[in-house]
Amino acid sequence: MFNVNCINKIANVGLDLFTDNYQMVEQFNDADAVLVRSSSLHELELPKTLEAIARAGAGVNNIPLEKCAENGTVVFNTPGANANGVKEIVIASLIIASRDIFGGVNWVNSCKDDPEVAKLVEKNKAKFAGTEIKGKKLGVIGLGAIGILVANALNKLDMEVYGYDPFISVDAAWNLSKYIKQAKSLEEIYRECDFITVHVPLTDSTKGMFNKETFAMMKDGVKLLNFSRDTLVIDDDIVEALESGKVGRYVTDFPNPKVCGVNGVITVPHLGASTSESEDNCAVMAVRQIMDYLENGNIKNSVNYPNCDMGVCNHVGRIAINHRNIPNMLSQFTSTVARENINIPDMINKSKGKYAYTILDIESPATPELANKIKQIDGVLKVRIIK
Ligand SMILES: NC(=O)c1ccc[n+]([C@@H]2O[C@H](COP(=O)([O-])OP(=O)(O)OC[C@H]3O[C@@H](n4cnc5c(N)ncnc54)[C@H](O)[C@@H]3O)[C@@H](O)[C@H]2O)c1
Ligand SMILES: O=C(O)CC[C@@H](O)C(=O)O
Repeated sequence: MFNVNCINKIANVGLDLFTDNYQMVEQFNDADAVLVRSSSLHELELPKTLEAIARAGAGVNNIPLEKCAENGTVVFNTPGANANGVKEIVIASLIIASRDIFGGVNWVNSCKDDPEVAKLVEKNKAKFAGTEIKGKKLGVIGLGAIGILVANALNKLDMEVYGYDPFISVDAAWNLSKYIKQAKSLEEIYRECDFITVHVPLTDSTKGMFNKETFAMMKDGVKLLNFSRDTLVIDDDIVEALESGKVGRYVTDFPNPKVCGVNGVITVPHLGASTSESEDNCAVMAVRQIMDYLENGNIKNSVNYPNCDMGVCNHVGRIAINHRNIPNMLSQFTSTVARENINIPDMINKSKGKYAYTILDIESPATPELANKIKQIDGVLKVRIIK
């Protein structure tokens, strides 16, 4: 029986996939696997028994990835599962950044008791007029699951789209419309674009990427959309840029006390992925990945361990080992098994950065004694008997 703890609300269509071999538990410390959305796990102690964390979403800055890897806890996310939800809110945001729709709606509501409201509207509507997005230049920074959908969709709405992503994957490049202009640098995006939308993960290198210096390089009145993460933007600098008119509008999915209520800021309560479709997609992908890991030892879409897939075990036993990516690990595993006079008919070993993962299929049932012997090898972080 596996114990699963949900830290945030996870869509039922995903939870319903768990079989009778799983039970939901209230306590994080009792869980073999944890499902989470945006709650921060950085301050939590990780129990050694915690096998997996699945982030039902894309961003993993709320999870201590290295601490988890050291604990032998595999962290998954759900790439692309909520990308369409974000794409659609970005399209809406470009339009609400171009016309004062919110200002107009709020003003009309304030006139609701006036019997002359229809006449008032015609007299005052010019105050809320704006521009169209057609023909304007849009810079898309980060061409992953979301950036690609955004770039292609806005190109179809007749925007001139520039894309920038020095690390673009081959798959992503195949999916990008040929009409998207490839920006060679961020400076090119800043210099050319009327609208900029950012779709990069929050990392040490992207934190604060929108600041005084970068705003200075942008066109006057540029409109910035941030559906990625709050601290990509330096709050004091965006407020100053809005006050000076350098930035015309800032639409952000991440309200905080510094930007809420500031003229020119449109704050959205982290709604990018809050559609039933995105929530369902993320939940299903997260649960399937956890089940495959717990039941078969397979890893798909992990952000701190390598992908590793041996399918369902057709041999008598299977052992899964989380370990450091250092020399001589594999030969120590195989010789430990050989000393027990057990054959290894199949195996896989993959690495990702400082960490590696090995699955050994063996011709005897895996025993706690054998697992303990492997655990003694220097560099081993966790050993699991799958079968
Ligand atoms: N608002 C929301 O509800 C919501 C929903 C989903 C994702 N997000 C955020 O959006 C981010 C992107 O999501 P995704 O699904 O597109 O992820 P993704 O991993 O598919 O794409 C990220 C892209 O950013 C690129 N990149 C990384 N560093 C870069 C840099 N310095 N300059 C340019 N490009 C860079 C990568 O190469 C990759 O192609 C997530 O990390 C998350 O923070 C927010
Ligand atoms: O779970 C959510 O609502 C937000 C998810 C989003 O920020 C993500 O990074 O995928």
